[in-house]
Parts: sequence; structure tokens; C-alpha cells
Amino acid sequence: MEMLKVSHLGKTYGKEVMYHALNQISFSIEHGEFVGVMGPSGSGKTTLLNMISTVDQPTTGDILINGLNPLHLKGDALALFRRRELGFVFQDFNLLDTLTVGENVVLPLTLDMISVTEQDRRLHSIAKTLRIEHLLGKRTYEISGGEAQRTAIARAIIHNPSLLLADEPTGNLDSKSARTVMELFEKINKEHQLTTIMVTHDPVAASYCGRIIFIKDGTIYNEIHSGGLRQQFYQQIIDVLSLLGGADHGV
Ligand SMILES: Nc1ncnc2c1ncn2[C@@H]1O[C@H](COP(=O)(O)OP(=O)(O)OP(=O)(O)O)[C@@H](O)[C@H]1O
Repeated sequence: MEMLKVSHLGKTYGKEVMYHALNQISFSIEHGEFVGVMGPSGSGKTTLLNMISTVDQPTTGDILINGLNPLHLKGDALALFRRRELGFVFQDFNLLDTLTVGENVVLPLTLDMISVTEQDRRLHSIAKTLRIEHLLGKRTYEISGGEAQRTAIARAIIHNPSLLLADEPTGNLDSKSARTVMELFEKINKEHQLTTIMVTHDPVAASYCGRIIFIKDGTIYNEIHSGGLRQQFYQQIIDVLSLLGGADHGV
């Protein structure tokens, strides 16, 4: 089943001086896939993610998420679609430091008026998956970066979204925490069949994906699929990045 279809997507910034950040991008993602988006700095990765996440509107083209075109939704309907269908994970975690870890995780449910008993049930189940059960009563400034990102992932998926979007989720983590976070993304993707799209510069993080779409100058440059062996896929990713240029292989 097709979860995401992007057709002839284009984004032009500016009026007098126009900049074509995305040009005629088309691809599809099947339900349950884990797809990485890579490319040099300024190639249009975040712009693409912002279009898919409905944060910004494309200049041309269309997006279908789960058969629905979010670009046709307005106001409350769009806000509801975003809140119910999408989950977001950011580089800098975006947790609220006035709340505890547990309160941060259940935030999407409180907005949807889910009963406290059900919130508790889901919180403990998701906390177990993300291995943050022992942190639920702590404040966000009392936990490490890796723990903060695991909390952010729990918050992003507690409402069972159709699509999980992550922008450089390991960008602020040391390599050990980054691996733990990627193992959890992989586990959630496999066990919950949660379709995931992740923008990353990090070839190690990308090697956990099943497929990588490479972008250069706002167009699709290449696409590779994992054969199942992570080390081999890592090498394939490094090879494409070397041809693509502008990559940092420092992890
Ligand atoms: N609001 C904006 N107004 C004008 N130009 C923009 C805007 N947002 C992005 N751009 C330009 O569009 C291009 C693509 O930006 P984008 O942030 O999508 O790249 P990226 O691949 O995510 O880069 P990075 O890896 O450095 O985060 C860049 O040249 C950027 O300067």
C-alpha cells in the first residue's frame, strides 16, 4: 500500500530573485518503509520534509499521504491532520522543559482529550519500547541528549501516526547515543510497521534505513536499497556520497 506519493514537487523561494530549491521531485513510499533522505548542504532536504509535513506549501506539484492531499486542507482540518497522521522528531529534541519526561510524552494525547487511564497505559507501553521508564518523573534538563531524543521519539509516536518524519535526529548526539537512537527507530519501524522518513547527513544513521533517496540541487540524484546487511549498505552510502560531493563522513 502506498503511504506517500510525491508528484512533480517544486519549491521556489523569493519573488524578484527566484531560487528553485526543489525541481520536479517525484517518488512514492510504501507503507512500513524506512526511507532516508541525504544530500549536500542546501540541496533541498529540509525543504522537501517541510512540504511533506505540511509546514510549508510547494510552488508546484502534489502530495498524497495515505490517499489524502493535505494541501487541500485548511485551518483546523489541516491542524488535526498534522496532529493525528504525522509524528515529528527534530535535531534539537523540542521538549518542553517546564514538563516532566512523562508529561512531554503524553502531550499529543492530552490535546486529543484521551482519558487519563488510556494515557497512562500508552505511556508505559511506549516508555518500555524507548527504554525511558525510569526517567518519566524527571525534568528534561536532568536527562542526557540520547535520553531526550528517546523521549522525543516516544512523544512523536504515542498517538500512532501514519507517518514519522525525522530531521537530523542524531545531529546533536554522540556516536554511541546516535546508534541507540537508530536501533530504536529501526525496531519501531519493524515492529509497528511505522512508515518513517529521515533526513540525515550521517551515513551511519542512514545505514539503518531500507532505502536512501539522494538529492542534489533540488532534484533526485540517485536512490539505493539495502540488501539487509547494514555494513554493506553503509559502504554503498559512502560510495554515493563520494560521487555526490559535499558530504561529511565524520561519524
Ligand atoms: N525561506 C527561504 N527563503 C529563501 N531561500 C530558502 C528558504 N529556505 C531554504 N532556502 C534555500 O533553499 C535551499 C535548500 O534549503 P534546505 O534547507 O532545504 O537545504 P538542506 O538540504 O536541508 O540543507 P542542510 O543540509 O544544510 O540543512 C538552500 O539554498 C536555502 O538557502
